[in-house]
This record gives sequence, C-alpha cells and structure tokens, in this order.
Amino acid sequence: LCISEAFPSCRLSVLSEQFSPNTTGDVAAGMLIPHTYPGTPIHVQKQWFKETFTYLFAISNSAEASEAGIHLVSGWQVFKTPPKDEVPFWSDIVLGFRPMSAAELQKFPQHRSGQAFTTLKCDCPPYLLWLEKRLRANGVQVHTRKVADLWELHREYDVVVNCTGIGAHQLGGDPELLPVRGQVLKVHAPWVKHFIRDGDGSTYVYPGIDSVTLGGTREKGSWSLSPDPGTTKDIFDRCRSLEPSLQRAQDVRVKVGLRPSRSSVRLQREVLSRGGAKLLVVHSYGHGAGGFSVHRGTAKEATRLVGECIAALQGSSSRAKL
Ligand SMILES: Cc1cc2nc3c(=O)[nH]c(=O)nc-3n(C[C@H](O)[C@H](O)[C@H](O)COP(=O)(O)OP(=O)(O)OC[C@H]3O[C@@H](n4cnc5c(N)ncnc54)[C@H](O)[C@@H]3O)c2cc1C
Ligand SMILES: O=C([O-])CC(=O)C(=O)O
Repeated sequence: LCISEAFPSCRLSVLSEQFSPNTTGDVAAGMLIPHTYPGTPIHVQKQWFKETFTYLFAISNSAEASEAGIHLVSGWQVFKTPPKDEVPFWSDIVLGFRPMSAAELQKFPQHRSGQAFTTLKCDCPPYLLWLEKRLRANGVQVHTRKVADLWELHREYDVVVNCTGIGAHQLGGDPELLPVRGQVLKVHAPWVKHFIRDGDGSTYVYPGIDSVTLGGTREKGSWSLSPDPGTTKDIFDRCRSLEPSLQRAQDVRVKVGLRPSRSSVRLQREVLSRGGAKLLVVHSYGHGAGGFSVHRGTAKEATRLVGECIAALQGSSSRAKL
C-alpha cells in the first residue's frame, strides 16, 4: 500500500499464496507494543514504531476506525521481577505511560511492579481486509500465487519486494530466519476492557473489538501449525490467573502462527542476475513477534529502497516494465 501511494504511476501486483484469514498476521493479537530486534539500532526501531503509531492513531481517530479494526486500548504490563529498563524506548510514543500505582498492583498479587499505558490494537482480519481494499482502490492487481523461486518473476516484473514472512526461509534460503511458533486463543469475553501483559512475554490478555486474544507460547524452531490441546489448557489457566473473570469466557477458538524471527528485519536491496538478465529485489521480512508494531515504519523504508531501484532502472538502458 505504501509503495502504491508513493509511486502511483507504477504497475503493481501483489502475489500471495494465502490471504486473510490464513496468514500469520491473522493469528496475531496486533498489539502495538514493540519487541526488540537485537541487530537494529534502537533509534531506528523507535522511528519505525513512531511512524506506525502515528499512522494508526490517525486511523483510530477517523470514521474508518471500526471498519479498519483499529482502536485504542489501555492496560498494564506487570512484572514479577522489575525490568532492567524501567522506562522502555517506546514509553514516550504510547500514551500516558506511567508506573502502576499501589492500588492498581493489588489486582496482581503475584507481581511486584508494572507499567500502565494506552496503546493501539489492530484487529487483524478486519485490518488486513481494509488494507487489501485500499490496495485494490489504488489499482493494484491481487493474485493468488505461490512463488517457488524469485527468479521466476524476472520476465514479468522489474522490481520484486520479498515480504513473505516465514516463507522467506525457503524462498531466499536465509538460514538466519527461524520460526517461533505461537499458539493463542480467541475468546468471547466482552466485559474484559483492559489489556494485561506479563512483562516476561509469556502470558497476555488483549481485548479486541469482537474477541479477546489470550496467549501465548514461543517455541523456537517449531514448524507445527497444529494446535496443541495441553497448551490450550495451559494458556487458559495462565490468563485466568491474571484475569479471573475469564473463567466465564465462551466460544474458544485456537490459532497457531509462525513468527518470522531474525536478529533484525531484513530491509535490503539485492540484484539477482542470470545469463546477463537482472532482477532487482527489495527484501522486507523477519518482523518476528512485532510485525504489527513496526509495519508502517518498515514499509516506508522498503518503499524508499523501491525508489532507489526505480532510479537505477531509469538510469539504465534496460526497457523497464514499470
Ligand atoms: C501468536 C502470535 C501473536 C502475535 N502478536 C503480535 C502482536 O500482538 N503485535 C505485533 O506487532 N505482532 C504480533 N505478532 C507478529 C506478527 O504476526 C508478524 O510479525 C507479522 O504477521 C509478520 O508479517 P508478514 O507480512 O511479514 O508475514 P505473514 O503475515 O506471514 O505474511 C506473509 C505472506 O506471504 C505469503 N507467502 C509466503 N511465502 C510465499 C511464497 N513462496 N509465494 C507466495 N506467497 C508467499 C503468505 O501466504 C502470506 O500471505 C504475533 C505473531 C504470532 C504468531
Ligand atoms: O508478546 C506479545 O505481547 C504478543 C506478541 O507480540 C506475540 O505473542 O508475539
């Protein structure tokens, strides 16, 4: 979408093996709470988060908010052991960040400290559908297609943006990219209005517009997309210990997704060449556990790299297919 906005005269197509509701993004809670990428400078991560927050805050404050599934949500991140970084790098981007009061902490007898703040949440299937609708409105072609090798696209396109999530493991042969399996439950509990996240990242309760996401698990290296019934019970028990009223939750649906994990998001240009022919590629994958939190910021960087590719093509003698 960002590319179609920046380069309206380019012919753009989205090729994807799966669309909503069958992507990793559809499993996610879609909370804007950044995860740290150890291989990326903090000021860059902060910029990505800030751009994303600003973009979604404007949507949440418009008539589009309910169709786009974007809303503000307030709550708490609680700690059994106080974190090293009491004031995280994103504290001045979310709204009203402050230490929890003693009265608030009474709700969490097993926790010693906490942070209260208001952030944004993307309700994932509606948000992905809203983005797709805007893509189509910008004249972008959308096709269901599995790409076996990026090179197969070289006759049809000048520039390929590889944003295939965990699919990039096979497509780009990137050994640094690993799945981190996550199982969550989506339940009906409309009385839950505040988010709760255990600061160690193990357990969370994230209320959305139509359902509450309960999590979670982080299983490094697991490729299994099958729900595990023992894990479902464990997640439910852990979430109930944070929010006892979940005992009455109904309509439990189990979802599993593979976080595309890497030490840093791969945002990089690459030129593939075979027998004198060339294909310009922009990689944008490896968003791990925090893809929603930084998606607009990393999309803007990918768009800048596409702009460099277009400039290179315009400077070369090859006949562009733009
Ligand atoms: C349980 C769980 C909870 C999460 N919660 C949050 C959260 O609260 N906040 C947050 O910020 N992030 C969260 N995330 C992380 C977030 O979901 C990911 O970072 C994000 O979905 C990555 O987006 P993506 O578009 O790169 O990959 P995906 O969502 O996996 O999309 C990749 C697309 O590429 C397509 N594709 C792949 N290979 C090919 C191929 N060879 N040919 C054609 N198409 C292909 C796929 O079909 C898919 O459509 C969570 C993830 C999980 C699993
Ligand atoms: O950790 C969280 O708060 C939710 C999340 O992003 C994940 O499970 O990947």
